[in-house]
Amino acid sequence: MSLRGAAVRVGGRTLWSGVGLDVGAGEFVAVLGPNGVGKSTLVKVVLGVRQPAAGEVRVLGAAPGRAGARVGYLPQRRSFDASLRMRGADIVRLGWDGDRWGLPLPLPGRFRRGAAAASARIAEVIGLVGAEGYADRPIGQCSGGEQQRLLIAQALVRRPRLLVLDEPLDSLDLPNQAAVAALIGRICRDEGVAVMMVAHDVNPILAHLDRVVYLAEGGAVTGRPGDVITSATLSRLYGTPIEVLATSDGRLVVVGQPEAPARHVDRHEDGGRGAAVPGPRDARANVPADLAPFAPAEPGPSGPSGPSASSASPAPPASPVSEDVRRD
Ligand SMILES: Nc1ncnc2c1ncn2[C@@H]1O[C@H](COP(=O)(O)OP(=O)(O)OP(=O)(O)O)[C@@H](O)[C@H]1O
Repeated sequence: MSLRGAAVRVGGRTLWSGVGLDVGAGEFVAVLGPNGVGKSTLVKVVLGVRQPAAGEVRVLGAAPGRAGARVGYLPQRRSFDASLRMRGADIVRLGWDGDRWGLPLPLPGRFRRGAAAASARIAEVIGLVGAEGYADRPIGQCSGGEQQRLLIAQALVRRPRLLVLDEPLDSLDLPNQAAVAALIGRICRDEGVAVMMVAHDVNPILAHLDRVVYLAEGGAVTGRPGDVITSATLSRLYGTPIEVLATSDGRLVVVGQPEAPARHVDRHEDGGRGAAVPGPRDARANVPADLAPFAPAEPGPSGPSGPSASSASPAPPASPVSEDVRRD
């Protein structure tokens, strides 16, 4: 994947510009920055659902949106309703054939072989993410970390060469963040999959990263984490004094990073509506309309609090302490 001088405009304003980035096979890149800066919009540009206002974007040798199943996508987190009866393995299967409609028919010979290949691949990715122990359990009864592993398996099932993950660690506890980060790092290295991950906290993935893209209103900095996440670089990017502190256990704490711009409105709102639990055929009902083609497995809202409560909340008041610090 490559971006050259890319810029994006939303609602008449430029979110970011001058973004240059290369992600090769087996490389792991994080997209960082405060709420509302345009991280998910960068994902949309890479998926081809939003056009850049300037610059060039290429994904797997073609314009964004042309790579089909060679791009795996995990949307921003939505948990499953506890009463949802679909098994974890069924959720993974939606990544294989969730975009097809109609009742399954009795299959003649050569199609049966295709079905056997699908089942074998589904079992393989379930093994890859270590979900064998709970893949037959209803997804609503799996823990947040287990659900996330199954969703990663779903995104991997069609053997993508690029995996795009929007805050996959959000709302997981620290041990699960570390475990899922390690899993993604392993998939990236062992399977040679390029990974672009949006993250609020770089620490769980720091050890696995090749590069980071730090977005700010108007601009961006790309480079190795040690070069970008520094007081000097981030202060320059945000035009305000920012301090990056390293704790004794190797974590980075960013102090003074600007918070959400006041005009940030949540664009995931559309995805959170609807009280009924749709069946597999309605799996995309709760995904923002513009990302629906990439997200076959969203079989239900998350209950009373709705999907991704943090992103649905109003922006917190400006604070001198970064998201990373407050979460801990
Ligand atoms: N379709 C749209 N129309 C108008 N504004 C939009 C649209 N989509 C996104 N925005 C705005 O663009 C900005 C960037 O949104 P985006 O979701 O990319 O930010 P983000 O960095 O991913 O935020 P968060 O960390 O909260 O998930 C926000 O201010 C958002 O309200």
